[in-house]
Amino acid sequence: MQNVAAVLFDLDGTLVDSAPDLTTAVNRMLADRQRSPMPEARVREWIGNGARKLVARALAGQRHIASEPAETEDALAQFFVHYTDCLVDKSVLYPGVRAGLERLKALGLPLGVVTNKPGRFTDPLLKAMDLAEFFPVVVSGDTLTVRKPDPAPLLHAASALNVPIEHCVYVGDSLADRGAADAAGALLVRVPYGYPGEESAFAGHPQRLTMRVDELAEQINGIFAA
Ligand SMILES: O=C(O)COP(=O)(O)O
Ligand SMILES: [Mg+2]
Repeated sequence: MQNVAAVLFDLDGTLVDSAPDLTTAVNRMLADRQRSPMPEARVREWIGNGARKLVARALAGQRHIASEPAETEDALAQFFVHYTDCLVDKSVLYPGVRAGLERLKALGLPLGVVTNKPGRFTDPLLKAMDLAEFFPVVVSGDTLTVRKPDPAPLLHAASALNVPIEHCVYVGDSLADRGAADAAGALLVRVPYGYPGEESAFAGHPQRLTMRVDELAEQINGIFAA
């Protein structure tokens, strides 16, 4: 039986419920552009593929877009200004996150974050949530030239931690996480909350489901055997 060598985490929708602040920033950007605000429930469906995709989807008013609206670049600059202002107004850790990370750390497991969020937000958010100390490796949406579901960010994190990717557990909430874990060869553990993007995102996938990060910490030693 193989042992877990490291645990990698998605950020938005897995460790931090950031949707309320992302919604505020999206709606301030839309207001700048004389457009109507979007309800948080809609914005939740658009999170998971990075800030640029979020902004493009908000401009289009839908998740599936064939091509990016022409104004995306300008709107993204406005979104960056607003999200910087409201980054940690309402964002909170999901229940069990801190206790779970503490337990995993106590087991001696190296931990990392692999997120599609741009680095200019990832680092201050982790600091503000008092999580930075847990993660010697953080790969953001703009650390490399590609993002999840491309496997490269997960492979990069595993290599930075000096562990084989097949011995890594990746904990995530979305379709992009599923794609990245499968393509990289990491074991996907899914949380049932967060922003899956589409309800069918995990249909038919043999992922492990953990209700909370502190439960995962209890199960981690047997996870490859389960
Ligand atoms: O920026 C996003 O779209 C979401 O980031 P995540 O990869 O941490 O879920
Ligand atoms: Mg996520």
